[in-house]
Formats: sequence, C-alpha cells, structure tokens
Amino acid sequence: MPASADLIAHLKTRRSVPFPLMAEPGPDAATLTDMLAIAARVPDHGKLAPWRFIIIDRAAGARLGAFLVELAKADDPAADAKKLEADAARFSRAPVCVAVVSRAGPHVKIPEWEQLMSAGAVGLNLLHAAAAFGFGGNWVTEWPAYDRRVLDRLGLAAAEKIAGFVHIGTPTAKAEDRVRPDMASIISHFEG
Ligand SMILES: Cc1cc2nc3c(=O)[nH]c(=O)nc-3n(C[C@H](O)[C@H](O)[C@H](O)COP(=O)(O)O)c2cc1C
Repeated sequence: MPASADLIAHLKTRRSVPFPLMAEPGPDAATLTDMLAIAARVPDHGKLAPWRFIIIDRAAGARLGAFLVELAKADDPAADAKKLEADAARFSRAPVCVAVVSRAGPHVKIPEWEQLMSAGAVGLNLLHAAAAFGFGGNWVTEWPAYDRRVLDRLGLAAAEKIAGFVHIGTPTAKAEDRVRPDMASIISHFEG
C-alpha cells in the first residue's frame, strides 16, 4: 500500500466526538453494514470472532432509555429528575449506537485474554470506520454495560460482556483534543 497522507493525518488526529457535538445524520443501513465489516476485520487469534454487534437505532434506544428509567426508579425511588433524564436519553444521544459484545470464553488453545483484546480492537476499528465514512463515534460503557437487567434486555448470554457502546453520528465541530500520553515515558528499548 502506498503511503497515504490522509490516512496518517486521520490516525494522528483521530478523536472521539463528545455527545454535545453529535448530530444527525447517522449512517444509512448499507453504510453501517460496511462499517461493521471493517470493524470486524481485526486481529483475532484462532479466527474465533469472539465478538458480535447489536445495532440500536434511535427509536430502540429511546425504548431502552425508558427501561433504564424504570430500573433507576426501582433502585432509588428518590432518584433526581436530572439523573432520570440522562438515563432516558442514554441510548438516543446519537443517530445510532452499536453495542460491541465480547463472546470471549475458555478455549483449548486461545487464552480468553486474547479474545477480550480482540473485542477492544473491534471497538477502535469501528471508530476508524465511522470516520472513514465521514461520521464520528463515541465509545462508552457507563452503568448499563454492567447491569445484568440491561444485558438481559439486550439479549446477552451469561458469559457475554459489553466491550462498548459505540455511538455514531455526524460531528458538528471538531472537539478539542485531550491530553495524550508522553511518548518518551511509555517507550523503552530492551537492551538484551
Ligand atoms: C472500554 C472503554 C469504555 C469507556 N467507557 C467510557 C464511559 O463509560 N464514559 C466515558 O466518559 N468515557 C468512556 N470511555 C472513554 C471514551 O471513549 C473517551 O471519549 C475516549 O477515550 C476519548 O478518547 P479519544 O478522543 O482518543 O477517542 C471508554 C473507553 C473505553 C476504551
């Protein structure tokens, strides 16, 4: 592959889209399918595909949000209105949300740790794919990723985990960058 200045520039400046900058439109169904195919093209020891996707469009996201509100109220009848409002909107802050689900588990040859890392690669690749099509993404987990009642509602099996909820839409502006690691402090040379 020839050097690509565009790709290098993207990789050097890529960043997530904060929710206040996330707007319509989202990808159409064909584009989203293409994005997911790119996202699934990741290093995957043993070709296990130890991950899968659940697409949550805005309408389904709103219904899931209503379910989160029910849970929040059941857990804390005095929950404040602001929290409930945030929960109601949690899955409709972007045109579409893709749940990246890890299906990692015990295997005769491939350590579970490696399967989990592959799901992480899928998450980042999905952000890259979204950007390649002119969209932006934001990868969060938040409390619903760790609540069994939400996982049941999403149809996750007992051993499955949410690697991330990747929200995708059109950025209205480029977000300010965040602090990046000091490279000198994380690179060393093994001297033998
Ligand atoms: C597995 C995982 C889970 C995350 N969960 C959250 C979250 O729940 N809330 C949040 O504000 N950020 C979360 N983040 C971080 C966001 O993705 C954040 O916007 C991102 O790290 C910004 O970095 P970027 O601009 O390089 O994409 C998570 C990141 C990862 C990798």
